[in-house]
Amino acid sequence: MGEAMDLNNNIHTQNNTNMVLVMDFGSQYTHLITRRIRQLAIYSMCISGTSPLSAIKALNPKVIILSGGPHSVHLEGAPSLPIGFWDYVFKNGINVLGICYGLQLMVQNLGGEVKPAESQEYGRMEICIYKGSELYGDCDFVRQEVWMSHGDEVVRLPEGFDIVAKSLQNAVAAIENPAKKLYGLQYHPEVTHSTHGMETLRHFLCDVCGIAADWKLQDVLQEQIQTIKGMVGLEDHVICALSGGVDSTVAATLVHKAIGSRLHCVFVDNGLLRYKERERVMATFESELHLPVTCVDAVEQFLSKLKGVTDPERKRKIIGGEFIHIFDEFCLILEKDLGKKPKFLVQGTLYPDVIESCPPPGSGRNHSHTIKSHHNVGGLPEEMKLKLIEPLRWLFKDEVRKLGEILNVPRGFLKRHPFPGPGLAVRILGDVTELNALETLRLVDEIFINSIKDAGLYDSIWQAFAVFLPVKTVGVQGDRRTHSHAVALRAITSEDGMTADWYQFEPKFLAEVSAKICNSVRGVNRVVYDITSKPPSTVEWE
Ligand SMILES: Nc1ncnc2c1ncn2[C@@H]1O[C@H](COP(=O)(O)OP(=O)(O)OP(=O)(O)O)[C@@H](O)[C@H]1O
Ligand SMILES: O=c1[nH]c(=O)c2[nH+]cn([C@@H]3O[C@H](COP(=O)(O)O)[C@@H](O)[C@H]3O)c2[nH]1
Ligand SMILES: NC(=O)CC[C@H](N)C(=O)O
Ligand SMILES: [Mg+2]
Repeated sequence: MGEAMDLNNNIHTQNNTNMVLVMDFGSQYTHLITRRIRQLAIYSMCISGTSPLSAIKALNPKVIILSGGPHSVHLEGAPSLPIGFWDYVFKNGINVLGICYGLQLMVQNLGGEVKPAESQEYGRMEICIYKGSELYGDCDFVRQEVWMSHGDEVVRLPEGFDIVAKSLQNAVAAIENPAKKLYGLQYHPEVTHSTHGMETLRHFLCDVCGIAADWKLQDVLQEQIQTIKGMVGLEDHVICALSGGVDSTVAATLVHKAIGSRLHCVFVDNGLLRYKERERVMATFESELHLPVTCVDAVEQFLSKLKGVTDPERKRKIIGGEFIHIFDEFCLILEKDLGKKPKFLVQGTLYPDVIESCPPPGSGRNHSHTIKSHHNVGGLPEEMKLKLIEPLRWLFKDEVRKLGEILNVPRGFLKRHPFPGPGLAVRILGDVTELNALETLRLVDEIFINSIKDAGLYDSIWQAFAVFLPVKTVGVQGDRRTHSHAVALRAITSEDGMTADWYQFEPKFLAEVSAKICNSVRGVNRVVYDITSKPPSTVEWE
């Protein structure tokens, strides 16, 4: 994988003349910028802020947005734009909007000055906008509530720039140089706490930059089918890692449209699946999806590698590596039948998987922290024989669900709660192979999910599951003292898995589930409910 591969896989083509390119300097909100722009029906994608100029030119953007980031432009080692960036921008009349770090970088690059602020601005702030600016147009809201997150501030503007908004603390909040098509916001218009943020982005992109808001998800479908046809030779075969989850089901259906019977799907039973999942998934694939799928039993292979491993990142890397081994072995088997080894692997990787994982080159996340290595991205081994096809790599879950509807993927698949590839391994804290942990967790999880379904709540919850804790607590059951395991239940609401809130069940529901679990699952005498949002927690416990 590398820059070239990523660019092949993006959902944009050169003829998308309305492209908004977000250059990422490591802000936790960068993904939200692209997301908000797409919500405005404008196509946007993101690459690393320090990508070479050739990568930017290849994408031919009409607008470039420079994201925020944790660094300070006045300190050594702060990430910067590639050489020749500003010449390229001016020569091609590209509009540039800097957000937070992006604004500060623009100011510093063009001859202004940025310094540590005397009083920093974090969280909800009020700004006052000046009438008559291009950036805000005829906006009626002179005072706006915005979300700030900065410790540096602009103390001197480059030539040709004007201040067009200030915070109530008198710090620069927005600047512009319309003659050069340069604009900057010190706050984050992309977060919902900036009450007029979407309006400002829409006005900037449509009215100031003249972009037509006509991008549709349908475009992704056609573009991806063309891209895949271009990548895969007429005689080439492709395998698809199919989990039965939303993402790989949509990815497989899309690739099947492009290359038909040269696609071979493989479902891996890694021993980390939920109660009766293998049987259920294989049955629905056959009856509803009509895609040929081979099931590989790799239970022993995975569990023996995971024995005694307790570190979450180690578990993820082992699982990522083992998946690839299985796929390589599957290719060898196919080679015997086809006379030819498959060259490509389709995965249902989504944008959030990329954002949170160890950043691969060109992913646009070179300046952020690794939160956890999703098995299908950061958990992949460095040397891979198969080339990746990831048609959903730049999409969020809700966009994938919509794409699935366009592709007529049965509703049952699209409505499923996400289930991570490392499965129960990241829901059993500590050693996965510890006596009965997997079996216990399967039973607890099944009771919880069935209760949610029976209560008619499944579709209002984004994801729900149980966690096995390596903690024993004292209980009293049938007048006897017990010293058994505690389990945790988690249910969340979310739009895209990037941020989440815990789901507020009625106490009666929780009481009933808790009783059912303790009464029917041996070895469990305590149930706790997770009431943490993301952030500060993540969805999974590991
Ligand atoms: N058991 C499995 N067998 C084969 N491939 C798998 C398996 N589990 C995960 N994968 C691969 O890893 C990718 C990422 O997993 P992930 O759980 O994010 O997506 P998904 O399972 O397709 O969808 P969902 O998020 O709804 O669970 C999948 O799209 C699929 O390509
Ligand atoms: O396929 C996957 N491989 C992984 O390694 C992985 N880790 C987390 N997840 C899923 O991603 C979403 C966000 O989860 P976190 O807040 O725990 O990162 C949630 O939906 C998680 O279930 C994964 N999916
Ligand atoms: N959120 C940001 O982009 C912050 C930029 C810079 N690190 C500052 O503190 O001012
Ligand atoms: Mg899954």
